Amino acid sequence: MSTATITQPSIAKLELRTGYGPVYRDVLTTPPRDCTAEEIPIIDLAPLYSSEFSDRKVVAQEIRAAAINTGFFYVKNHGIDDETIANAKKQLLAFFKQDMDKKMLITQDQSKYFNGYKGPRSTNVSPGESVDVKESMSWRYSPEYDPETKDLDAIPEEIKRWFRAEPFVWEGTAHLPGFKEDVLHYWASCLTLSRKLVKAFASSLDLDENYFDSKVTYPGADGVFNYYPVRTAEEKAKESVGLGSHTDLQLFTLLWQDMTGGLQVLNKDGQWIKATPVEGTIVVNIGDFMMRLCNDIYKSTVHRVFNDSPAERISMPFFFGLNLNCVEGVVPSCASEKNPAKYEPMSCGDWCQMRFKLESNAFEENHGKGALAPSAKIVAA
Ligand SMILES: O=C(O)CCC(=O)C(=O)O
Ligand SMILES: [Fe+2]
Repeated sequence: MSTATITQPSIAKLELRTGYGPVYRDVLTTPPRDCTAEEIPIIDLAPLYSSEFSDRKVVAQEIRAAAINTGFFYVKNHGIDDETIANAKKQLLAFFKQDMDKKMLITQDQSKYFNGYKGPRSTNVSPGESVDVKESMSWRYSPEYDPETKDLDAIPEEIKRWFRAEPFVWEGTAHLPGFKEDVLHYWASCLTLSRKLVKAFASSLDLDENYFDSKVTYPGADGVFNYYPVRTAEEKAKESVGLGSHTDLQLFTLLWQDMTGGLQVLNKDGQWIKATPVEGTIVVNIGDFMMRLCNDIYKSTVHRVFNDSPAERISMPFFFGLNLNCVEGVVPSCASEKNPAKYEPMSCGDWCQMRFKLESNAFEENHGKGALAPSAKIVAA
């Protein structure tokens, strides 16, 4: 009989913070590999613009399969034109290439709600990993810039109290020609696409296509520009992350990334796979609130960024969720007697706040004030 031993892949534990406290995942320590077309498919959104329900349903079915499988997919023919993206990208670079004192005009230190600029190496999304090498600039939903807003004065108080936009972001960038216009044009395009996509998500869950429409009139719709500088020799040696492991919070994220590469996704087997950039596409991934709404059928998938290329990297995520005052539990099509709802109804705003609070407590204990995003840490090798 052969005495050869079979080597088992070694596994690390990843601790993820959620609104309810930590959860754990097993992660293979084998190096990240390229994703397959099944793991992160490219979905053509053109049929979403068809007047035929059957055409739109095809997209919904593709979304369902991808959302159940890895929780990540690319979309093409998404309706955001090249010029809109190119202008946003140009403004992103104009902002980050400024001297630090100009960027600090909109430092997040002056924000109550995570608006503004965060410098490089100033956050640590995943305490078990390195600090995040990236710098970022964020702005949050404002009805003033939403193409669907009809009458600002008619917005009910219970909705207004959840608005989190802060005008200093635009005041402190007013010296950059066209910045506000180009950035908000891109943001508004993401908003329009998200409202289209949320219908497909509803349909994918066998709900009426319009199920979420009245719940996204004043939605969570947060824009972020990320800039990943080239890592220092020391950071390379320590395998520092651009952005540590985390899940996103809301319904779904639209993520435009440049062609540099670096986004990694944790697949069902606990293997890190590379979400290689595909020209002309936007990455879509499921957030925690969506996973909750569909009783865990769809996956809010852990991801991170390693920019190990010799070039800088940029990305423009857009986080989309329900109106922050909207109380929503597991949707009717995802719960039954056999499969009861695992979660109680909760407003999207409270949900986000629960997580921010848990995270900021932990971050304050571990690192002092600083990081804000969802987080994860490796607890055992
Ligand atoms: O830069 C990327 O590709 C990912 C960004 C991301 O995951 C985030 O900002 O939540
Ligand atoms: Fe993310």
